[in-house]
Amino acid sequence: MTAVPIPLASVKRISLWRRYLRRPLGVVALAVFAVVVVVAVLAPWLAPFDPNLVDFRITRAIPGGEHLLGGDSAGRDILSRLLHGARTTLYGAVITCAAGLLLGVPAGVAAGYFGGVTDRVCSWISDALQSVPGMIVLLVVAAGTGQDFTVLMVALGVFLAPGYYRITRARALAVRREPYIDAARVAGVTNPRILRTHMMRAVYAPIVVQTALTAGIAVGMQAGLQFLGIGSASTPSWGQMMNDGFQTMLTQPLILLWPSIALGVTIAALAFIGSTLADLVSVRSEQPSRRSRGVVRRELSEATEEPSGTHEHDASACALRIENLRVGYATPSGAVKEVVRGVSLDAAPGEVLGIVGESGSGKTQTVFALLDLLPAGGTAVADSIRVAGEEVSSRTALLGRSIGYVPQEPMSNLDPCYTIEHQLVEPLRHVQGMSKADARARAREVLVRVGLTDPDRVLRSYPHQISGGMAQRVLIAGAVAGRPALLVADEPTTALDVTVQAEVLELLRELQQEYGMALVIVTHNFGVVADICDRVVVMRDGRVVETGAVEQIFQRPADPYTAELISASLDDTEGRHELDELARVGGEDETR
Ligand SMILES: Nc1ncnc2c1ncn2[C@@H]1O[C@H](COP(=O)(O)OP(=O)(O)OP(=O)(O)O)[C@@H](O)[C@H]1O
Repeated sequence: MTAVPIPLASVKRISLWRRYLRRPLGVVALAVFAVVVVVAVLAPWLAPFDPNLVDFRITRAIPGGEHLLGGDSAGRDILSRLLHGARTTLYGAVITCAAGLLLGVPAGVAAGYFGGVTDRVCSWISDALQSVPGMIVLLVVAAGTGQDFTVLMVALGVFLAPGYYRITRARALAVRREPYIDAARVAGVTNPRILRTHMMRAVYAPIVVQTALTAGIAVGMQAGLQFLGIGSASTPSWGQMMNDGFQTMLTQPLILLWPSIALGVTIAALAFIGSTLADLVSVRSEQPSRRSRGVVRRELSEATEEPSGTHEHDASACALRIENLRVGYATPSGAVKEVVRGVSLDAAPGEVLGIVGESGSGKTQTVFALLDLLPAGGTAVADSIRVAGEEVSSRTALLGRSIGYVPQEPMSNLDPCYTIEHQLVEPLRHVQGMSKADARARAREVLVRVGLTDPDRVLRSYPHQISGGMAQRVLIAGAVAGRPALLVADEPTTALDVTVQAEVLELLRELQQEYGMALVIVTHNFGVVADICDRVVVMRDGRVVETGAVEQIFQRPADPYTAELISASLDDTEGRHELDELARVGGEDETR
């Protein structure tokens, strides 16, 4: 099989229904439940006898003849009562779920969206409902309403509403913080409309899952109540039948067996439907199966597309050498989406290699594969990856030793719960095996080296107490503290303001020269390439378009795409030297 790269646009969104049908367990559960529904609907026509017809000749009769499942202790046909019992069971489950939905979902959405008093009041009611012993209240309701089955099922729904409330509130809270909700409000969209459109849409999937699970709980609890004798004696139900069977369990176990099977199978079917739906709508985080990872790996390994990119240096002399790297993800349709398609590159010690390309060209996936940091579902294969001249199968063990990494978002890469000291010292102690005092001294030394003038205060600080620029310096300090042979920086200046960007780039260049490291810097900006890189790899659609020395790429780009990127990057913005020049000229003008 050949791994064919699938353009994003061609990766179809597959409906929930079609994805559901690919789950064998879910399909079996759904088929079983469908049978229960059909039986419930057609019970009056399917049942061979009136479920309440008493014929003493078949009292506790064994299965056979006209009475396929025999007779119960009151002389009624068990099969007919079982079929009509399905009707009662489903009716009760529908009423319960409807009551839970109508109470829990609007309250959950409103609490999550509006917060404040609404949230406090709704949460208080939900907590109160959960702390009340539901079964006792249901018995009281049954006594007070003359055992009206519908009222009882509504009351059960009220007790199950907190399940809906919690799940919708959590989802609404998460969605409420999304920028598109703020954007909608700023655009003048009214709250009711936001609730109806954005919020309801966001909570829809968890509600479907919750309904399947609630229906299972409702069926079980309903049977429990009927088993206790609650409900009209003239309405056949599985719980009632179980009660009857329980009395004669030792002499006629089959009377108990039939309703138990019906109940068990229905509850199991609902549980499996809920569980399958939960997987599909990612209410639970879905981990790629070993099988799908194996399929991706096989497809990537069998890809026939020629590798792209070149090597400049001798393999044993390289700080980094990647040969034919491929990264792929399994898509819901089962096809493999290849996002890095045969990338080859290298960097010598002391060299700065820029990986440049437009958004989505595969730059980050390339370095994530190198760092063993691919997100769940991502699989990488390569003919060879060498770090500091050595072939490596897993790079994780090299992180902090031979490989340092400077990420894109400084703030989100520092743990807000720990001081900077803890976050710098702990890796040095565990990775480099330093004593606490040595690790602290080294951390202090690198903080000074990266330009932080008050290292003791920085060490004592928590991430929120320092600026973004300082946080990036801290991360650079952490990355170089172990004196790695290779420093990988993924868009290290994107999250910083313009003045700090230039300083950080200069710092990286200085450190790279001082420690003799290879620096691989990912950027979409040719200005950054011009500033600090020696060589550049241009990527597009997961492949290397061209590789070359910076001067050569700038002066004679071999590929029109590179020329386009350069002009797009440099057209509207002044380079650092131009900015310096402008500032100098401006200063001179002012002096005059
Ligand atoms: N977790 C993922 N699952 C599936 N595809 C992914 C995943 N992460 C990234 N991709 C895809 O991989 C491709 C390359 O992404 P990558 O992040 O490497 O781009 P990039 O060149 O670094 O762009 P940017 O500068 O915008 O980050 C994109 O098409 C992206 O949609």
